Amino acid sequence: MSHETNTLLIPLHVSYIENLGKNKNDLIYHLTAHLRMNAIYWGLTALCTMNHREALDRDEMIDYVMSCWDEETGGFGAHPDHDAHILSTLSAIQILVTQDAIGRLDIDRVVKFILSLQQPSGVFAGDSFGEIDTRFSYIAVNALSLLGRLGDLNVEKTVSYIVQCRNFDGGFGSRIGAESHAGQVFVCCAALTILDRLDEIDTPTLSWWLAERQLPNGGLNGRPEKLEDVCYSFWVLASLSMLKKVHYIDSDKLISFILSAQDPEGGGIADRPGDMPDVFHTHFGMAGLSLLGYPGLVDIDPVYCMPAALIENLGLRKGWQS
Ligand SMILES: COc1ccc(S(=O)(=O)N2Cc3cc(C#N)ccc3N(Cc3cncn3C)C[C@H]2Cc2ccccc2)cc1
Ligand SMILES: [Zn+2]
Repeated sequence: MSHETNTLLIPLHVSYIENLGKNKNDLIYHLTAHLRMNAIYWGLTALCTMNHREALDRDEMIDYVMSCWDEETGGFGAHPDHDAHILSTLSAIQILVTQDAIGRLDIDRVVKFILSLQQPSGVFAGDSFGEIDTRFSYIAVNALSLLGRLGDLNVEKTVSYIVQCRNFDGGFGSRIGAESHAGQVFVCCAALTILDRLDEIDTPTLSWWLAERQLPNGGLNGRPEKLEDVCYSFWVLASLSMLKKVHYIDSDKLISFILSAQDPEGGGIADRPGDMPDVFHTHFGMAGLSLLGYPGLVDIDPVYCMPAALIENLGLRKGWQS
């Protein structure tokens, strides 16, 4: 049965996420093993945004997360016996915090793993193979902050690398000299926000660059001349929210764009209308709608991309967040 896509089809999206982990025999399930931990965080957070956290079994989820802990390094892999990576370590922490199960963690060992990835330049690597990216700096700051261990971080070194990535357009790239991209703008703004260093940002120039991401069809792209994509709704909106400039874009047109990317048959949200939905775009589309104040959705914190009430309870929402 197909539905109109001018409203959010919440029951359909809840069942889409519930069914994700069920069909274990098809190929896609095994091809995405390297994403499993992230996908659980994306699915769980999308359900929380729709106020249906109970749709996935809590104990089974916590047991899976802990089965991916790598005793040797102290980090989490995306799948049991996979190498620890900072991306899956943050997702694991976010899942445990969301499920109020942070007590299952050996916090000292996890903190040691995260800090071991900081490079002499100040940037973080994703794992022991050494790929660096400002995304990993944000992930380290976010994770340490959720664990209440920001005091263990060399803040000056972390901030100095991010500031060296600032471009003439006010945006940020994945490393020094890389071009500005909405995903990297988000991670650098969010890291600087958590570290209370928003003064390092050229707000007028960056706010203009972010507003320029909106296209005539209402969708947002990640860089000039690129196509609109639902996931940029969150990266751009969350950045504008931290800079207190959400009014720079047309919210109604963006809401319509995200709603038009829903799959009215099987549920889920795609990167743009007519494409295959996936859990990544379902999560970031839902989070974008939450930031836009879509009725009936739970507030998502723009910095941590987790339920705002949860971040508030951890004392991590500073006064400057609306
Ligand atoms: C479908 O080809 C891909 C390509 C890459 C990846 S990925 O490297 O693992 N990854 C996560 C991701 C997950 C899904 C889902 N389910 C879908 C896409 C997608 N992308 C790709 C994408 C999204 N918008 C446009 N593009 C091209 C982002 C990427 C990087 C990323 C990882 C974690 C957090 C944020 C961003 C996965 C699938
Ligand atoms: Zn996308």
